[in-house]
Formats: sequence, structure tokens, C-alpha cells
Amino acid sequence: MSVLDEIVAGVREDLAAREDRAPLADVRAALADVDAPRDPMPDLRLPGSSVIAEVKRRSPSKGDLADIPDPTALAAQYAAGGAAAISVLTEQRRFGGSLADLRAVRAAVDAPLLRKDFMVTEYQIVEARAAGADLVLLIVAALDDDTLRRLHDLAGELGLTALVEVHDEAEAERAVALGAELIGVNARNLKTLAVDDDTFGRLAPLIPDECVKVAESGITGVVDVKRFVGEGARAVLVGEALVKDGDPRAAVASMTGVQA
Ligand SMILES: O=C(O)c1ccccc1NCC(=O)[C@H](O)[C@H](O)COP(=O)(O)O
Repeated sequence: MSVLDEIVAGVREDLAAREDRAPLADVRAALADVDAPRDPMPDLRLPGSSVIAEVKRRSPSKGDLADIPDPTALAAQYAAGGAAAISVLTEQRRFGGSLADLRAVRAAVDAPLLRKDFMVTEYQIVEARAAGADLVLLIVAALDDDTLRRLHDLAGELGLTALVEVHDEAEAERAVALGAELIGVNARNLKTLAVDDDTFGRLAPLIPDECVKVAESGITGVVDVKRFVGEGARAVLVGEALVKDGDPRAAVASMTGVQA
């Protein structure tokens, strides 16, 4: 079983428990109580780099990254540094995140929020919006075309922006065929977990320039950001480097607005 398959299997188990506790109809009813979704696209289309700053405690590739007892404090630093959006990992078993983190961050900051998880069912999309997310991650490698389209359509119906994530040429073609506006190129190989920083430059030309292209994983600082912006990225998604930085506000600010 691949790492992705293992993660998704755990996600499905945890999801089944939540569905037992709160049926979809209840989660849908909760949508009435959340503020309207924020649209991240205008900021992401601005000239110069935008940063999607991630709240990430641990990962399958690196183990423990940072003790983050208060994700709202970290998110507030990201927002103060000018993050265009904040990514909150909600997967619990391998990343140490939760929907409670997402709800807490929602209550604390105004920036658009990405629910970063392994989304495989409609329930999770509705749940994301009910918890205050503005964006959801759709990992092409985890979804067949029919499910990818259903989840993408549902996200749109709920006013959520989908970050459609690809790892190789075939997935990039599928994301483009879907009509995704926001496409993330993740440099982390989901089989080996190694980061190949040539991935963005290889795949970006396959994605139309009308899309907002996001470079993801392994980004350590301004030199990387400048490289990816030069290769066509409008945004970078950064986790590890920010959660380990003693001054996450300044770290986000330094990566924001970088020109090619
Ligand atoms: O981070 C991992 O080890 C990982 C393993 C398997 C699937 C996904 C994984 N990470 C999710 C991400 O996409 C990253 O959190 C994100 O791109 C930020 O990466 P980084 O800046 O390298 O922390």
C-alpha cells in the first residue's frame, strides 16, 4: 500500500466515526451559521509572489516539526506577515491536525483558510465549509475523474475555492481538463516522499497561464520563491520552513511580493 493509500485509509476510518456522530444533513444545516466564504483569487492574481502559509505540526516525511499548542497565534503571525491564505492541516493521524484547529483559526483571523486534508467524499467538503474554510485541497492522485469532478463542483456550489494538486504530467492534464483555476504542483513524490525541486518547472508549462499556479513543498526561503516565480508560480505553499522559523511573520513577509 502506498503512503497516500495508507493516509486515505485512516482518513476514511476517522470520517466514518464523524459521520456516525453527525449525519450530513446536520453538517449541511450548520452552513447557515458560518460567514460567507472569502475569495482568495484576487489576491493570488496580484503581481509578485503570494504565500499560502501552513499550520503543520508533523508529517510522514519528517516526523515532528513543531509544537504548536496555539494554532491561532501562529496563524495571526502569518496573517500579519501578509499571507494571502492560511493552510490548516486537519488530518490527525499523520499530521497532528484537526477540524478544531481550523475552527479556532477561523475565529482568530480574517485571511482565507484552506482546509488541507485528504478529501475523498462530499461530506468532508461540506464539513470544511461548516468549519469556516474558504478553500479545500483536492489531490488528483487520490481521486478518480468522476469523484474529482463531483467534489470540485460541490466546492464551487458552496463558494469554496478548490486548490487542485498535481504531482506529474498526467495529473496536470486531468486538473486542466477539470477546468481548475487554482492548481498546486506538489514537488513531494507520494511514493518516496522525496522532494524534487525540478517538478514545478517541468509541469508549469502544461498548465495555462490563466490558472494561478502554486509551487508546493520543500520551499525554504526567498531564493526558492524567486526561482518558482521565474518558472510561472503566482503563489507558494510553505509549511515546514515557516513552522520552524522563530519569526514566522517576518518569514512570510520576506517571501511575499517577490518578483521574477
Ligand atoms: O509533508 C509530508 O510529509 C507529506 C507526506 C505525504 C503527503 C503529503 C505531505 N505533505 C502535505 C503537503 O503538501 C505539505 O504540507 C505542503 O506542501 C508544505 O510542504 P513543506 O513546506 O515542505 O512543509
